[in-house]
Amino acid sequence: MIRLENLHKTYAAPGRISHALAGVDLRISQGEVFGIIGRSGAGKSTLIRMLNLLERPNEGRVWVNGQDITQFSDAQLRDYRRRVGMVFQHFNLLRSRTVLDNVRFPLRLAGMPRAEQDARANEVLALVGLGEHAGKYPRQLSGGQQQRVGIARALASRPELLLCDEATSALDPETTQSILRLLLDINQRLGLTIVLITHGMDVIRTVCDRVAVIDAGRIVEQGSVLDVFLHPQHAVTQSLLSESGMDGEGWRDMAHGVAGRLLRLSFRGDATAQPMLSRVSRELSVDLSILQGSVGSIKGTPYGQLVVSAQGGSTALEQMETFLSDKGVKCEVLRP
Ligand SMILES: Nc1ncnc2c1ncn2[C@@H]1O[C@H](COP(=O)(O)OP(=O)(O)OP(=O)(O)O)[C@@H](O)[C@H]1O
Repeated sequence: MIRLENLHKTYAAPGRISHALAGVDLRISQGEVFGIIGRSGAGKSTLIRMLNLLERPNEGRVWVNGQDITQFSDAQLRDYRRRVGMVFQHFNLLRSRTVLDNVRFPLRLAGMPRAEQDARANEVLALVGLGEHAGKYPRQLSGGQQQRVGIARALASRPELLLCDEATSALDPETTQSILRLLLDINQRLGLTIVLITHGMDVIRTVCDRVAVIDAGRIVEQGSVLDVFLHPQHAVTQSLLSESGMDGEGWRDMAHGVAGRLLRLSFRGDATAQPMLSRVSRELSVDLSILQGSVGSIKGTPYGQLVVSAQGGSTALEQMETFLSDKGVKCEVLRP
């Protein structure tokens, strides 16, 4: 649905030129939740703003449904932007207007008749759980409720694409979770494609299907969230995971004092709930000790990753790896 091709963007600041994007290629499929994560200054905001051309690339193309939107006329671009909703970190609500007026705003700009504006605004307010609050002003609402208004406003014109620019960064953890659940619900119910940028791996883990990691204006890693979380390749991804308590390398400190073959076992889906290690230990007489482990769920799919030391005869160890691989467990030998 969306294809970004060799995007470059430079900004001239006094005394230096900043390469905010240095050759970005990405594909985003219809109906998926796609996350872009990176550190401050990595180029996330610049990148997401390329999707509605709030920023224009110096070089490269932005293909949406087979059309290069960088070549659109002003009228085509206006029409396209109506089909793209955007949600902002600080909500960007009009403080002197009621919730209903805020949500009606894009519909009014689009020239929709008043009665239809009201009906549609009330419909999306009900969708985000704010049906009772239409007559209030933003200051009478909590941060989470204000962001729901921001989401309702973005959805009012029935967009095909929703862009979320750090939509939960200003919210506390509990409110963040409720907004993320709302985004997931919208994605599933409306089949809307969502692209979000964030600093937080937890946000990616909760809602995204696929993720791209950006660093210094370049995509350094991308893939399904499960693959990137379980097998991060790039140092930036590894450190972002480690900072969010998902450090895949903690076993190294313990490895010196432990004998045996060191294996990293990655489980996903049904395999996570099977008592496979106890079977291996019992039936093959392999002694296992766990040096590191994490279990959790990524967008509803359970996963687990364990680093174990396995001690036993070499045939038993080979049989164990074959047994686990047959059951869908990925086995990586960290130390033979
Ligand atoms: N309007 C601008 N003028 C000059 N430099 C800019 C401008 N916008 C962005 N930059 C620079 O481009 C680089 C990427 O910025 P961008 O805002 O896209 O990063 P980011 O990953 O979104 O960061 P943050 O998480 O802090 O918002 C930075 O070095 C930034 O200073």
